[in-house]
Amino acid sequence: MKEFKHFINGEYVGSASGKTFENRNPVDNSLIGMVHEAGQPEIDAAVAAARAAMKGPWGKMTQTARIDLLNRVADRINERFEEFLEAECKDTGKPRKVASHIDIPRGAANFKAFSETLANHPTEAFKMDTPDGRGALNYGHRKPKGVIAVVSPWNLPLLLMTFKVGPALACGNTVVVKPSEETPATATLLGVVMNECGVPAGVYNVVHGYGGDSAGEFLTSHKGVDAITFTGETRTGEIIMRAASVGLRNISMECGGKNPGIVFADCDMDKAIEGTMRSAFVNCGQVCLGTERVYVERPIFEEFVRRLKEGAEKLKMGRPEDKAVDFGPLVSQEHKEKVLSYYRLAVEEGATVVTGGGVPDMGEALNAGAWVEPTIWTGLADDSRTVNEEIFGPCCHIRPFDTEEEAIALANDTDYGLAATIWTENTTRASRVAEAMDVGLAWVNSWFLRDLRTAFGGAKQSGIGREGGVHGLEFYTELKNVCIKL
Ligand SMILES: NC(=O)c1ccc[n+]([C@@H]2O[C@H](COP(=O)([O-])OP(=O)(O)OC[C@H]3O[C@@H](n4cnc5c(N)ncnc54)[C@H](O)[C@@H]3O)[C@@H](O)[C@H]2O)c1
Ligand SMILES: O=C/C=C/C=C(\O)C(=O)O
Repeated sequence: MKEFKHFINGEYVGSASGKTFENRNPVDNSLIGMVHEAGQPEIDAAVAAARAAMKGPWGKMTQTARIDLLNRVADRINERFEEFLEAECKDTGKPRKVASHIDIPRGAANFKAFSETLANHPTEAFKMDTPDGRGALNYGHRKPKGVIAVVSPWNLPLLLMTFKVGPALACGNTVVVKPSEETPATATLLGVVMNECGVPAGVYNVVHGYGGDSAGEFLTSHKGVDAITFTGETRTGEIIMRAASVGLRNISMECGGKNPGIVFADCDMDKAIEGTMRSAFVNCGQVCLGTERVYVERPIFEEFVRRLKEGAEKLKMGRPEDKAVDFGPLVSQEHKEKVLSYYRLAVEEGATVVTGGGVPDMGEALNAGAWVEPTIWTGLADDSRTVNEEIFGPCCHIRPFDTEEEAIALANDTDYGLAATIWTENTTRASRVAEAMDVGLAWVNSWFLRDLRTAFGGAKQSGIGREGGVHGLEFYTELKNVCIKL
């Protein structure tokens, strides 16, 4: 039986308590292995190792040497591509086609991109006048913050975890990662890569377990943690902020969304359908940036609904290794229950089910898996729960609109503010609408097109702070001003 152990101070260790939990493959509900659940002793050990590593060779390493090391980590992930791919697909059930294009390459790129950005980022400097006429020179000096707790979700496990670990390490910090209990594998495997590349012990640590009253809570409330970066649900973010308030520790929050897509009549329909197909259904709809509310200008409403329905009905479901498959199961039985509860709620709230709405018959071998149908609704009221709450499944509601102002108002009428897509061939309108959106990320005629030099994060209840590019520097470093009297 496969065991997923913690990775602490460069070694794989089990829990002192002997406590473990199951890791199941959502494709067919088969058992992948047992995961060790960290208690306070393992969190103490991981945080102590991370603190000690700041004082060891890692803390003394030049930026150039550190960046060389992280580039090696990126290369080694690519050399072990097949293993990472297999591990990610087993944990999540996602098609290999998806993980081999998105998750694993980005997992590697996250180590390269941030090292490069950091190496080329200038330091601020201000020369000031003084009464004696000689002046003074101020310059900014960035120091690593220390031990960073990284709490990550299950939907893009390696990608989202390394999006934080990459810049954290590039800036010279050490990390303790708490991956989602649903997806422990790739974070664990990354420990092997760290050792192979010669990353000093204690720089990268992984502790497994659940959130409340388990590894997540023990880690985020640990006094030895200097800052916490979190990706996950908004409600969990609130709990972690409370934990972080003790000791006034900094936080970075990437949380949920209920993202709108606005499709204007002057769009390129093929592009809009292709993009919305991906933004609503890729990764079985489990992407924080995904579109769950689509607003379509009335003259093209019927055509858009018909074509998206056709697209959804053509999606090929099946095992990850099947090359023709582009649609996998949800991550877990628990999440399947949540998504199905919204499928039922939508009907209770009066939706017209355009397609889907249930559980597909996948055959005897797969029916125990976490499968649901891609689903499209129309006809729901703007204040219905289905239109306002994040479902995080392969589903969207499509509603017609008549004017640009109406579309903007509808799109912004939400507590969330992560991402929006805008489909139009009129670039003046595109920029006007994009600027009016209350979101952190607005995509025009595209979706999830990522340049790692850009700011990433959400407005309103979708998050606090920005990561990506140089923006993460504010979180991952302590900026000190040095003033030299000349
Ligand atoms: N904005 C973004 O960049 C982004 C990216 C991906 C996912 N998400 C969001 O993530 C959610 C899906 O992921 P999820 O279900 O894993 O989220 P989640 O909030 O349930 O869990 C995320 C992580 O937090 C941990 N956790 C849970 N309770 C905790 C507690 N009390 N203390 C400390 N840690 C705790 C979990 O164990 C897990 O590792 C969706 O809401 C989605 O929108 C956001
Ligand atoms: O599910 C959310 C996807 C987030 C993507 C990123 O954080 C990224 O592309 O850096």
